Amino acid sequence: MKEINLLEGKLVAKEGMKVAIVASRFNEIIVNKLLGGAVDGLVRHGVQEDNITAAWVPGAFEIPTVAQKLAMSGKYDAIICLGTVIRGQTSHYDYVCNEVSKGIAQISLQQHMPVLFGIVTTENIEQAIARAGSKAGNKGYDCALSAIEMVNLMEQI
Ligand SMILES: Nc1c(NC[C@H](O)[C@H](O)[C@H](O)CO)[nH]c(=O)[nH]c1=O
Ligand SMILES: CC(=O)[C@@H](O)COP(=O)(O)O
Repeated sequence: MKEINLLEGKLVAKEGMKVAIVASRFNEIIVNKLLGGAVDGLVRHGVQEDNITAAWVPGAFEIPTVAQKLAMSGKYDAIICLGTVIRGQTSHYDYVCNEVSKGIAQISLQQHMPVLFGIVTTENIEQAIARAGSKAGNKGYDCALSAIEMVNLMEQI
């Protein structure tokens, strides 16, 4: 078959890659694990520790506000958003999850840069624990590798 032009990002960070992480304090016991996983993934794939910046916000709903300002600063190659939203007794969960996901996607499209969605949205805390470094992996680590891949890919376009 004719060789096609294939674009894909490698999983080794480009020289000097700068990453900002926005993490929400609500359910901090989980989000701390996501943050640790994200930093671990970035460093183990070549990002220098002093090129990683993290900002804490009160809850997931506040993540897009800070992520947008970080993206607009032009100082970072990628933004990683980390949070944990666990369903309660009311529809609050749905509003928070919907607005946070829409907000993060909007920033990525408007700023033409990778803004990773590392918000764990679960029915209960057991599901969140499983996705923050136990049997279902670590969503923060996953986002770190996706950030590196996306930065490398975007540079090829
Ligand atoms: N219930 C959760 C929240 N709620 C708080 C909102 O994110 C927001 O901080 C508040 O409504 C003020 O604007 N946040 C989470 O991150 N996770 C939750 O489970
Ligand atoms: C996701 C939330 O905001 C949730 O924890 C709030 O709980 P509740 O719906 O019981 O007020």
